[in-house]
Amino acid sequence: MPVVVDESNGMEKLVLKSEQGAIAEVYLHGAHVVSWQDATGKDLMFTSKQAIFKPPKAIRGGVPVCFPQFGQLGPLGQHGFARNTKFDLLQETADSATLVLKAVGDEDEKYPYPFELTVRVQLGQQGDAPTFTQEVAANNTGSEEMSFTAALHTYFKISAIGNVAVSGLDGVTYTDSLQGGQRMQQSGDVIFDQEVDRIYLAVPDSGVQISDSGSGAVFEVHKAGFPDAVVWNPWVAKAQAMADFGDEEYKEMLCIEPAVAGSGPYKLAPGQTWSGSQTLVYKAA
Ligand SMILES: O=P(O)(O)OC[C@H]1O[C@H](O)[C@H](O)[C@@H](O)[C@@H]1O
Repeated sequence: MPVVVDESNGMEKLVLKSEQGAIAEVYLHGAHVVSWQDATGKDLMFTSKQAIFKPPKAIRGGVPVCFPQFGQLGPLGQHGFARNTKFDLLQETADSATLVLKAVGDEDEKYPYPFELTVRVQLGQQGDAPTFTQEVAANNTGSEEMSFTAALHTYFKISAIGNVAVSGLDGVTYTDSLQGGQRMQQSGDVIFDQEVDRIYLAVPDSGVQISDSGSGAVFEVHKAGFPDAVVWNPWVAKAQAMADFGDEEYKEMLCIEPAVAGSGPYKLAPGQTWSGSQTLVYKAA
């Protein structure tokens, strides 16, 4: 399907549709996926009702691509500049799209390294379950070594924050961003009864899942290339502090973000490419 202009905000996007009827919307700005819906039209990703669709601002929800920096792990602005930059469309089919950011090195004075960042989104199906796959590849097109951290900052839509548990992280070491990066060890499932902002280190590529007892649904998170996974819910005070996020919206979302974070930064020699991916599987009740 061709690039269309979203009439509500004037921004260019692609609407992907799987054979089974699942839909994803991908903006050229940031190669930012803003929605993923199953064939019944149910939202599987969260995007804030107060999201601001005005470049260069990043969109609050979906999957911001954090590159070449995750969070504050470096000198750049929060989460790097890819999410604030328009990508070009390389290729598309009905159910997939590939976008590229060809950075020349003058995008941010703190990151004078040319690179190409490719983001591919593919809708699929596993039995009855819709799947969402996102692959990123970063190629160092310059003549100096570059280092980076990164994340696919995925916002999941859930029935209610008190209904969800994240399994598959039992025993995994994490750094707690709310405790100055203190190292801790996860015991059992992650549940949410306060703000959570953690970088889980060396997370297994499969086995992490969100179980939602309100809907009976399960999201499986599979990843490759990204060693870490960030888990985030802003809770009350941070929700109130964010202009592009409703005060109550922390109740209907959580983020699990495959990342090169605490295990990074990664270094790329001239000409070298790194790639990472995530596949999300939505199993309805
Ligand atoms: O508000 P943003 O820049 O989009 O960041 C939103 C959140 O992203 C990540 O999950 C970080 O770990 C959090 O510390 C941060 O608050």
